[in-house]
Amino acid sequence: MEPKIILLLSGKRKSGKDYIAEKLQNRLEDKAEILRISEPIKSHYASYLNLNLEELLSSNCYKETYRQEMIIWSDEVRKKDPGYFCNLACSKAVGKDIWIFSDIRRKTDIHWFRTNYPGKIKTVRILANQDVRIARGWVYTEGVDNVTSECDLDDWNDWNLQVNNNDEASLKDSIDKILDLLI
Ligand SMILES: Nc1ncnc2c1ncn2[C@@H]1O[C@H](COP(=O)(O)OP(=O)(O)OP(=O)(O)O)[C@@H](O)[C@H]1O
Repeated sequence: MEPKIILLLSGKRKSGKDYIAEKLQNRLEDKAEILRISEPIKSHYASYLNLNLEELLSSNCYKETYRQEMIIWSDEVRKKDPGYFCNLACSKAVGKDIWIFSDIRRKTDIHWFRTNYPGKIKTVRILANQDVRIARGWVYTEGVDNVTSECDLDDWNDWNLQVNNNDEASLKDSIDKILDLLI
């Protein structure tokens, strides 16, 4: 079934995209479902490498080796078809009214959603201070933090909303503002 609204969440690593997506889903109950573009990327990359997904994600080398290689591989796939992973991720939906994508990382992703679901897209950029992100476990990593997948939307200025997620108070305010956007 077609969704009524698709919420696209973006933000730097450890800004709290997944955390906020879960809080929103708790508030929206069975009206919403969380989807991730990274899911088909990981599962396809695992099959490309002949690994099962669990092996890929539990591998000790995953962070150091696979993650960077997966970014390069997925960029090659995107060059041929910019909507490839967006399309696959949408096909995983079970049919709730609101789809929450918690990992939007590229302008091409936003364009794809706007083209394929006109009038249904709301975009939100989640902001968190660097010291807060570090406290949540963020460590600057060459090949991850300085490449397109992490930086492409830094200069995007067409958000429906930009919200802060630094502490309890800003989180609460942000959740309320996002819910208002969905009504
Ligand atoms: N407002 C908050 N209060 C307490 N903990 C938080 C808050 N926001 C995020 N966190 C915690 O910070 C960590 C990072 O959050 P999360 O995984 O949601 O970030 P992310 O933006 O999805 O990161 P990545 O891009 O690396 O996947 C998690 O352990 C999460 O529980």
